[in-house]
Amino acid sequence: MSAVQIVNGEGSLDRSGLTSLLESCGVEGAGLEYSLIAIMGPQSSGKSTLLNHVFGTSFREMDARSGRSQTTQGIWLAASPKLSDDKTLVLDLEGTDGRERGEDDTNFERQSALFALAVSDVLLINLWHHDVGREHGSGKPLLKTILQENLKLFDSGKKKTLVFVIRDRSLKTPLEALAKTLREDLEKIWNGLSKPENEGRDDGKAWELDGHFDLIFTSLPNYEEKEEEFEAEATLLRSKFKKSNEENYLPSEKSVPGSALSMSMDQIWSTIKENKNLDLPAHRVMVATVRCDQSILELSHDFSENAEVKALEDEASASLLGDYGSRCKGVVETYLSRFDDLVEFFEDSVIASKRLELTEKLGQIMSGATSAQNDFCRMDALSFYGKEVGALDKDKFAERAAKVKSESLEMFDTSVMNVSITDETPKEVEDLRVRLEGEILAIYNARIKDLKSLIMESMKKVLSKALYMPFTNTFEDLPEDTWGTLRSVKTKVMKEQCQSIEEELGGLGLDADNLEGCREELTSFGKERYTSLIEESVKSAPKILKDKFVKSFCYDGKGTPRVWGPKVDVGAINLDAKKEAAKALCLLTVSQIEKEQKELTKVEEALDTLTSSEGSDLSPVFASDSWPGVEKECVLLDPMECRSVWRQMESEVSYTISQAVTAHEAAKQASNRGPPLWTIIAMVLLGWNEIMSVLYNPLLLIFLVLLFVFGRAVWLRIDIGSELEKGFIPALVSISLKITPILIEVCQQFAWQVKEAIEKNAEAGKPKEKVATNATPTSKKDD
Ligand SMILES: Nc1nc2c(ncn2[C@@H]2O[C@H](COP(=O)(O)OP(=O)(O)OP(=O)(O)O)[C@@H](O)[C@H]2O)c(=O)[nH]1
Repeated sequence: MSAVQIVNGEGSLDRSGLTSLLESCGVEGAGLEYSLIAIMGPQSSGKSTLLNHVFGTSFREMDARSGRSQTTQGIWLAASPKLSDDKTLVLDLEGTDGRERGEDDTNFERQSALFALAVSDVLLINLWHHDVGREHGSGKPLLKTILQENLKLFDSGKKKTLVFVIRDRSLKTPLEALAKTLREDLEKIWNGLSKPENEGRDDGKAWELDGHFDLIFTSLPNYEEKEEEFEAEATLLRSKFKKSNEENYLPSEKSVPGSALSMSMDQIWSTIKENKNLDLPAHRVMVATVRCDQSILELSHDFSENAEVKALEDEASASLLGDYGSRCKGVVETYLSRFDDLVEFFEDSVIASKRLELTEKLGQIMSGATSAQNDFCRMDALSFYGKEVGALDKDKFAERAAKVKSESLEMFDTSVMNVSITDETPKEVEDLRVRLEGEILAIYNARIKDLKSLIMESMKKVLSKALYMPFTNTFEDLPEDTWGTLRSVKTKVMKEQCQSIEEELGGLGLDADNLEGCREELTSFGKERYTSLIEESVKSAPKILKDKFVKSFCYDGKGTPRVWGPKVDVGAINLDAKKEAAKALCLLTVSQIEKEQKELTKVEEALDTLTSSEGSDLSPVFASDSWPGVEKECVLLDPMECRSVWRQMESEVSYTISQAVTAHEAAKQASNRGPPLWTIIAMVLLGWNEIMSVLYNPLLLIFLVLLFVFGRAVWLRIDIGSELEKGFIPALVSISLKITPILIEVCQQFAWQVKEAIEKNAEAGKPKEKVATNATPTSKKDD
């Protein structure tokens, strides 16, 4: 495997050449199981020769026959064929002190030294035996460069292994002496260097050479003269780079995995070229970050294309899946373990944070499906709440609704936990919970509103019913204490209903203000209701007045229908009836439902004037629209309306009055009717013999007298005069219907009176004839 020039003479790094070499030698996929050895030394000091013999590489060596000129330009990298199992990379650097760059151009030398110190596990320093200890040879400037450049590296926490390979060993000077001289030179150079001010000076030992370097010294014989010996010792040196040789294994633990090595070397070289300090810990973090970011990008792209993920997304958007969370977690875990494999050898701190980033990213890819699932959880919980609360009645409603609410929220919490792929509660879920609580509250309020209005409606019905009958009945009867009765009914009913509010609405958990509002609503409804009942009754004032009038006019004090006989005073009865109607009108004129009106005398007086038949007596109040001394809001009928009602009543009862007057006149005429005088004279002259025979026959006389009394009683009972006022045919029909019961009744009465008279006479010892004559006036009196 040939070597690759990764940095050319001009200082440009070939990233692609570097990457392809790492891939071809297997370091790319070796994780941390590889090592990187670099070599520095003066130009033409046999570096390439040494590397080729120790590692089996094929770096170009100088051909001595063409003169000692520069062979290696820039920085070369090769994989060791002899240590292929250990994945060993070898870095051959351009020789120092070369005449090609000139004496003053040490820039590349310093840059390549820093690069070698930064990337290699072991730095070989190739020195001629005769340069050791010399003040003006090529060794000391090289050592100074190495030690000085190492100070530019931030403390990586690891010592750098420096292996000094002393070439062309001389038997005269043992290695120990050379090593001692070299160490002294190194100490001298190290102590002479100015160290960074802020770091590690506390204990005074922090800047000791051994604290920063592991120094190893070795020597080799002259290659040209003792090639076999050189070969043997080169093989021995190789063994120090074999992992199997645990005790003497030199390469230290890597911090950058092979997969990120090309990127790492590229970044380090760029930093060096920009002449910046190399912060290796930060660099490792940066490399790890870049690598993790790459992995996240690749994995998340792959995840979004994954068929299982797509299927899960489709299912999740259709309905709530019981195993969404576990399935989602399963796929995510697979990708996280792939991530772990990809970034296994990078900085743990970076991996931990990037792992979370990947989890979040995968979660974001699933966010649509997860959101849909969370929303299904919300809808399920809400629907449960709506159903349960909808079935609750007023009894302990608030208490039971609170229980249902906590069950619903618990249901939501459990189901979203099953959906979640992380242990933390996402903000989205918190927001959904807040939304759910808001929706639950809205349902609760709506249900409370429904229940409240149902209860209120029912209470209003009860209140309305409780007011209706007492009010309508009282207005029908219109007793003198109408308003007192109505006030006590109103107060009692309203009090009872208002008291039942707490019992009816108590279960809803309403606050005091709300309950007070309901009480006010019910009170206001009650007021409206009894006000409308009063108004409705007042609307039928003409009928009430007519009824009052008719009741007084057509019936006597005992409720018996009046008989308009000849002696009856129709005018007086009419006036009394009107007074009754006027009294009723007075009760309907002013409302006293809230309080008793004391000053109604003027109203009564004014209404009294309506009863007079003379229009001139009418009170002047009827020309105005208000009653004197009465609050306007209490007026049910103003004077004009009263007059109108009165007129209406008068017109409606006028027929009844005229009927009564007609009947009365007819009765009067009937009572005055008698037989003409000539008929009486003719009867006396023509019936003289019959009269005398009757007078001389006492039995016949008694019979005739009794017959007369009986006939008269029947006549009066039938009241033929009144019947005839209806017309001949109706009178005939009416008499035919009444005659039989009247005959029976008169017979019974007659018999009873005869019996009574006999008993009295028996007691008094009087003659029977006198009893019979006494029966006639009694019968007349009854009729
Ligand atoms: N005296 C002596 N000469 C050596 C030794 N090893 C190699 N050489 C010779 O030194 C010359 C330079 O050898 P290289 O291996 O090319 O030296 P280099 O350090 O890689 O040269 P540059 O890459 O140009 O810096 C060659 O002619 C080698 O034969 C050695 O151990 N002793």
